[in-house]
Amino acid sequence: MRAGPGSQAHAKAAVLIEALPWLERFRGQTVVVKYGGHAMADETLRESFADDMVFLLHAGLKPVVVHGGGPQINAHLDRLGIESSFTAGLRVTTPEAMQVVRMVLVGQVNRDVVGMINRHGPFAIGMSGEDAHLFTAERKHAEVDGEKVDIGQVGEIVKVEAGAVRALIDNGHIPVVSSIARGDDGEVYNVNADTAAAALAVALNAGKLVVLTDVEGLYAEWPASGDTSGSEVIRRVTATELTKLLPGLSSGMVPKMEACLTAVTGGVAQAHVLDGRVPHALLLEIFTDEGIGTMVLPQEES
Ligand SMILES: Nc1ncnc2c1ncn2[C@@H]1O[C@H](COP(=O)(O)OP(=O)(O)O)[C@@H](O)[C@H]1O
Ligand SMILES: CC(=O)N[C@@H](CCC(=O)OP(=O)(O)O)C(=O)O
Repeated sequence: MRAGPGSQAHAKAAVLIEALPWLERFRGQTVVVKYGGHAMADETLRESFADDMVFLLHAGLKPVVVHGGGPQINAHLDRLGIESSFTAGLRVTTPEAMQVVRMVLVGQVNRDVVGMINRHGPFAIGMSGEDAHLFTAERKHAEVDGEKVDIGQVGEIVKVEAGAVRALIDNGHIPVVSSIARGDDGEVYNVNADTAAAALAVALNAGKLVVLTDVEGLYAEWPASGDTSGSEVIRRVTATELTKLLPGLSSGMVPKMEACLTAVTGGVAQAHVLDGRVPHALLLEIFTDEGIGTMVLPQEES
């Protein structure tokens, strides 16, 4: 038998009604979304990300964006002929590189994300983590083989003053935050965007932290070749299990999984790593029964 228009309408209604318990559960809750530089690669995906943020707002959730922009910073450094390297997943940030990081994140990527969202209306307001003392950081050192290594103006967030972000949320806005911090020492610091998103999620007492990246989630085995065909995505993991897994993880996933752990141990009910290459990944995760990607929970749900 051929599926007629009636069955199509039925399927659409089924999708909408499947969202009801999730709308009831998350209405009024803050959702902090880390939007990674790799997830921004494609124009259509950027549009669908912006659609999702506005959808969440209209559905009664309180979305907040913390964005990265690693690939965009790399491109600009290359154009200027400034060398840049990573140690333990963090950019070694010289004063010269810091100027570029701040310019690209605050002046370019932040503006692009705000502009995309605001095609729908006057919703997004951009800010740097320096604004209103949102993020205060201290100089961070990397650890390589048990030794402390200087990585320049990289910051570790020691204080979050989220009042300005809360005021924007209460006003019905979508705050869009760059991962730059100020220091009490007068310095400006480069903070990994996953880490910044987790710190903000904890400070806002968010219901969810969602990290959008360019892989399906956390693979149980990450092959050096990058061929993931034989590897399974870990669907759910508790804070205790993740603590055991962390030492065995490799570079890109380390700050992401540490961020998820910080979030759930800091009171956020769930943290997720999702594939930002899937259109509307956020809506699929929040409003469907299956969910997607990797979910981190404080403890096993009863
Ligand atoms: N176990 C793992 N599972 C999935 N991805 C992994 C794993 N280990 C390392 N990775 C790498 O981490 C990358 C994501 O981190 P990153 O490149 O910093 O992304 P983003 O720009 O989204 O922050 C993936 O593209 C993948 O290459
Ligand atoms: C200290 C440090 O490494 N900062 C990052 C900040 C941007 C970022 O985290 O961007 P993604 O989320 O796209 O990777 C950097 O300079 O690349």
